[in-house]
Amino acid sequence: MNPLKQLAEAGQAPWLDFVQRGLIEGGELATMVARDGLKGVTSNPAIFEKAIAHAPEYGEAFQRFVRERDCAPMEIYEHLAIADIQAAADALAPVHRETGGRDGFISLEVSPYLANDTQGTIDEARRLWAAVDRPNLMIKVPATSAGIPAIHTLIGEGLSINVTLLFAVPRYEAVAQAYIAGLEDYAAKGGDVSKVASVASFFVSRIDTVIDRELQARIDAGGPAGILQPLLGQAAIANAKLAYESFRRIFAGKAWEALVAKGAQVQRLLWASTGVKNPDYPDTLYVERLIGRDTVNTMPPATMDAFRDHGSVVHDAVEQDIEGAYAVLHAIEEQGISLATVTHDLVEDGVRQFAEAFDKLLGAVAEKREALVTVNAARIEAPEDIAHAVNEAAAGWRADGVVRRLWAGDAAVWTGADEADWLGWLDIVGQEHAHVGTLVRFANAIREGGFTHVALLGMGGSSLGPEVLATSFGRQAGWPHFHMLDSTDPAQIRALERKLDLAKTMFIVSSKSGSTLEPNIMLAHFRARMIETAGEAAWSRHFTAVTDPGSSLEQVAKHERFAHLFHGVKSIGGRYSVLSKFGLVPAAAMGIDVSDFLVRTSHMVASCAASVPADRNPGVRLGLLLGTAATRFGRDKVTIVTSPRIAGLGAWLEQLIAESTGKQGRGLIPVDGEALGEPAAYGKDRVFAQLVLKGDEDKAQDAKLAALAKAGHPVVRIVLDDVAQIGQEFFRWEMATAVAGAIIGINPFDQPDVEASKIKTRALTDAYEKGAPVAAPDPVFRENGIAVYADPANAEALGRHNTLSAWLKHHFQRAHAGDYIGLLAYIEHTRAHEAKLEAIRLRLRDARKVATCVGFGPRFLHSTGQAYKGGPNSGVFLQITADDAADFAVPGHRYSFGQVKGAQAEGDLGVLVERERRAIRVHLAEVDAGLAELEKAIDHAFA
Ligand SMILES: O=P(O)(O)OC[C@H]1O[C@](O)(CO)[C@@H](O)[C@@H]1O
Ligand SMILES: O=C[C@H](O)[C@H](O)COP(=O)(O)O
Repeated sequence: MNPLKQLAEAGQAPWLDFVQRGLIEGGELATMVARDGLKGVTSNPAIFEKAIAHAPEYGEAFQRFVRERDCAPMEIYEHLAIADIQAAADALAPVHRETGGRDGFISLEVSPYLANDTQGTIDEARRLWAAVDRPNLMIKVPATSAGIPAIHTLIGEGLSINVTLLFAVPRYEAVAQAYIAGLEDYAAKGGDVSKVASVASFFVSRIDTVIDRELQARIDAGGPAGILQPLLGQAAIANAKLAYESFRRIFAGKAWEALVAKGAQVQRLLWASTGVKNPDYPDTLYVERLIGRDTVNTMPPATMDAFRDHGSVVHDAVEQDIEGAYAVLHAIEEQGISLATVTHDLVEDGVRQFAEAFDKLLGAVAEKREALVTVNAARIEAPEDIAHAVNEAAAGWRADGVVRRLWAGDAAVWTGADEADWLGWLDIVGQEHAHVGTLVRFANAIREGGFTHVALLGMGGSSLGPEVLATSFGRQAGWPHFHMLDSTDPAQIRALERKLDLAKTMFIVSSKSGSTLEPNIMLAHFRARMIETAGEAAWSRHFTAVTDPGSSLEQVAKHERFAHLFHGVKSIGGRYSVLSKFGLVPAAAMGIDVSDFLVRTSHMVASCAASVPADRNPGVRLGLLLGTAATRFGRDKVTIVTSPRIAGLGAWLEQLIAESTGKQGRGLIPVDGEALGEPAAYGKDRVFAQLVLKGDEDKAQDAKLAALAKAGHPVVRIVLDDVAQIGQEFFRWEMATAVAGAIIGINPFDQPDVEASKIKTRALTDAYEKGAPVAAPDPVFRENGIAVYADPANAEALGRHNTLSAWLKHHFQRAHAGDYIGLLAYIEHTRAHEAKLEAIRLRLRDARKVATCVGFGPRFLHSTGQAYKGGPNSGVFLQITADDAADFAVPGHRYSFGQVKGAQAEGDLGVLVERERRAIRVHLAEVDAGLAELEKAIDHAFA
């Protein structure tokens, strides 16, 4: 007779330590039940890794699932695994029935990532129990210190539990007691304890692997071979025998009999890890010697085949020679090998091994998923030392589960401050998609309302995202023109006004806080203009507000009866808000298909999910590169280059990167809009990031980047297949910035240094409001309508000079390798001015071989301004101000827009100086002539 079948008479149930879809679908499992008397099946993360990552039969189900509903690797794995577990449960259902619920179980293990988290394990076990929904399921819970109370609780709720990773007899005893206590709880609640089954999986072969290694080391070191040699291959079985002895003792006596009277079943010992690892040992070793009543042996297929072929059944083998077992363990201890230490380490090692198997499994699922979904490709080229450091960082993040911790909102990933309160951006895409109907209705209202123009008023994160969408998507046929205003420059406000047909314009006032100065005074201005156009009763029908709940702007919008009011999410900071209403409301108004945009973006969200290991996770990988390059290699200038159509991304990225990371004297300095040069133009402080829209490539740019990569600069190249996939970059870079922030060691969600200049600005605007004259400082030099201003410290550092050119030369000569130059221009933001400043910055870059940045004030104050003031003190700044040709008052105030802009420039420079930055101002009597003069002076300085 088949030896496997004979085990039943000896009181042992053979289970199979293996699951694979083909085994169930092909009918082999049913065959084993009939032929071998198979009574159950166990799985573990390593088994599922083998199955899902390597077996071909998952391909079709995998594809079908992902194509229908793309999601994160963890969900894909669970979908496949749960289907297998349910199918196995159904195949084993007859056994379950025939054995009166004692056998016929299939086991599914909780995530090994939760092994040290009691509540997490309880929640996960309940969730899996409900998801599988089969009476013959056992949830596997590891016997860690955190696992034992979870086992008690879960048994107390009537779940059937397979306790895994048991190595030590005392720990086993604690588990058995937890089972009994759990049953008592369940009975006290009126639960039917007869329906609760449990096994305690006591691991065998792994003990021998470790103890044999220790013994062999002693033999090799010349220890007493006569004592050591006979102990090889003895420890595991001896240890298991003592566990069985405990089992017999615990499941006897009054307390237990009381539960038996209520129908309780014993928690059987299940011999696990019974495939021999040492090929010199008989392949049936861990079966034959452990046969006993009320036991289970879960065997891997090869062990089961071997036992079927040549196994022999010795009844009660496990109870034989108990004294010998004690003697073996005693002798091992005598050799200085502590069983307590070995078994303790094995639990930790077991958790680590299963977590690694799970990582591998999820990595493999992630890889297969990537082949099925459309995610923008990214390639990182980095010199070997940087690549190696990034790989090391990724390995560290994987081992410490940092991606999971990030998603779970563990503030310790960063500085342990309030970071957890600012993670709403992680799951906003799914949430917005679930309510996309609101946006669709809004879009229809805009179109049907006959609006030909939409003008957004907002600063920083409230406006840069919408601007990227508008410039990248372009005007949608049949939809309004989109405009964005983020300036207090009177000329710029007037320029916008000239483009609008006010009677057909919808303004979107966008401010999370609702209290930002600029959108409020822009609103005041356009409110007045709209009253002139539409009248007191109807002006507010031309206004939409996007703001966080409870803000002052919300009150205004409600009080004035704005046409629409949308709420942002408080746990999302401005620069992370583009995928919330702050980006989506303007997108809808522009006629962008918001639903499609969100679905496409969701693929990147899934690619960056908690379950995607760091090295495969596109956002994390990029963040590890940026953070590591900056902190370990001094490459903190993130130089952004784009293909023309998506050039707007640069300004959005600038804010995200600079405002998030630039603080406490650390951080990344984004460099946007600086045309690429030859390798000789650069120092060793750069990382280049190129974002290219397919079909929009710039061959010259590609060639230059290839040369830079060859010259040893790290280069990231990201390709968007379609402009509608730009949302993927929003998410990738948000994740990357958060990760880089963790590496840099700052809180990427605050902006502590922005407030400082606001305070100084407010002091000045308050003075104007009171009608108090603000004394203008004296310049240190004047020439051809240009005045140079420097505070005493900067003036002293520069000395006295007779020409503008000399002043500028001495100022910029203060920029050395690793520094950057910032041109901070409080002038109208036009193409022409951009071009002029671009020419100047390139001149400076090539002369000083440093990175250069250009910001238009006050726009950059809500963006890069944070890093300029709070980041590394490596900036050399030239503030550029100018007389306003035409200025006008802010309605309801005594100050004008020009005065506000002036106060902002003053406040900004004041803080830069306070922070001991190398910063001076040039004031131009007239902008265009002044810029030309400035260019000439710089040309001359560095001729
Ligand atoms: O949306 P709000 O509250 O008007 O803020 C605008 C911008 O100002 C900042 O708070 C910096 O001043 C940015 O972080 C933000 O994007
Ligand atoms: O429940 C089963 C265990 O996970 C399995 O037997 C472990 O076996 P191994 O030690 O061969 O990995």
